[in-house]
Amino acid sequence: MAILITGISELITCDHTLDGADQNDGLGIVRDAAVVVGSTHEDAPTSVLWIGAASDAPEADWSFDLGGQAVLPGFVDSHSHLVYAGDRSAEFAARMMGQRYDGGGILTTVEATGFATDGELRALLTARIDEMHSQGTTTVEIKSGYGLDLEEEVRHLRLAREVTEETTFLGAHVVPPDYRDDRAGYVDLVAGPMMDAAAPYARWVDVFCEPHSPHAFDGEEARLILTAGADAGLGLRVHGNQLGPGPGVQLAVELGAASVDHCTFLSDTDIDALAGSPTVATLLPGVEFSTRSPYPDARRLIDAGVSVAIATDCNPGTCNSSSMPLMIALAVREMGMTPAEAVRAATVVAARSLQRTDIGVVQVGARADLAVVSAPSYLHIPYRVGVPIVKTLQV
Ligand SMILES: N=CN[C@@H](CCC(=O)O)C(=O)O
Ligand SMILES: [Zn+2]
Repeated sequence: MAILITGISELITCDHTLDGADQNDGLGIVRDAAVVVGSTHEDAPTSVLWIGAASDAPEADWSFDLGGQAVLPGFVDSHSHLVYAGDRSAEFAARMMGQRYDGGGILTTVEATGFATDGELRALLTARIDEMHSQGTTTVEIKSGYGLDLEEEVRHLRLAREVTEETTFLGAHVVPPDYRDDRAGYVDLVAGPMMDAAAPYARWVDVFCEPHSPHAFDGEEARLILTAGADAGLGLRVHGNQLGPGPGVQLAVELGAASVDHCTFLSDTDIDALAGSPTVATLLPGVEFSTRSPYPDARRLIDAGVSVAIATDCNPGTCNSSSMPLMIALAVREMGMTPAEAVRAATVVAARSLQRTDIGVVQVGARADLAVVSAPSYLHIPYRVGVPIVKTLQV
C-alpha cells in the first residue's frame, strides 16, 4: 500500500545531493513538498517511494494532508543508556550546587538495576522508548553497562535487543567494587568471557576511557577491550575526553571506531586526528547541561572538517533527558552550531556514526522514519526551546 503525505511546508531531506533542493548547509530542503511511503513487499519495512513538489505528486492508495508543517528525518539518538532502574535526581541537585561528576554514581544504578526483574526493566525501557518516539526519535542506540557481571550485562543487552538493533556492550563502564584491587582481572573478564557472551546480543562495543575518573579505564585497558571487541566482530565506539584531556579520541581514531562520544576536552592533535578520519565526534550537550561542565566547541570541530553528531546520552547520571530537540537547541545556543548543522548532526551524521545509510535521510529507498514539526520551518526546533513541537509521524 502506498500513502501520499501532502501539506508539507518544507521537507528536510538531509540529502546534500538532491537535485533542485535548497541545500542550506546540506539540508536538501524541498518546499511545498509531498512524500509517498509504503512497502515494496509484505515483509519489507515501510520506505520512502517518492519525494517531490506537491504539484507533481502521484496517485496513492491513501493520503493525508499535514496542513503546512515541516517534515524531517526521524532523529537518530546514537548514544543512550536506557536499561536501568533507580533514581539519581539527588546527585543532579548536588551537582547544580557545585559537586563534580566522576562516574562514581554509576555503581548506585548498578545496584538498583540488579534488583529489578526482567519485567520491571522491560516496562521502564518501553516507557523510555515511547517518550523518545513522542519527541521525534525513530532510532536509538542502547548501551549495557549497569550490569558489570556476565549474566547481568547479557540480560541488559537481551532486553535492549527487544527494542533496537543498535545495541552496545559496555561492560567496561566502570570497574566494579569486587575488582577494585584487581583491575587487570576485570579487564580480562570483559575482554574474554563477557565479550563472548555479550557479542551475540550486541552490534557494538564501547569503553569509558577516562583517566580523570578513578572508576573508568585508561588508554591501555581500553585498547585491550576494544581490540577484543573487534576480534569478536563488533564495531567500536568510545566514551572519550569527557572529564578532561585523555587518550580516548586518539585511540578511537587509531582503532577505526565509528564514533567517539563526549569530546568535551580536545587538544589540537585530537582535532587533527578526527579531521583526517572517518570517526564521528558525537557531542552530548545534555551532559554538560546536567553536570555544569563547559560545552565542547562544535564550531572548532566543524571548521576543522570533523563529522559532528549530537545525541542525548539519556542515562540516570549525567543527562536524564530523552529530548533530541533540546540537544539541537543546546548545540545551537551553546556549541556554535547553525540550526541546519544541528539538525544534520541529529539525523544524517548520527546515522553515519552508526554506519547506516537507510535512516537519518528522506530519500527514495530509505526507511520511512519521519518526524513532523508543528510549525512551518525546522528553525522552530531550537527557536521554541522546551515546547514539544516535534513528534514522530506515524505511517
Ligand atoms: N560517562 C560515562 N557514562 C555515562 C554516565 C553514566 C552514569 O553516570 O550513570 C555518560 O555517558 O555520561
Ligand atoms: Zn554514555
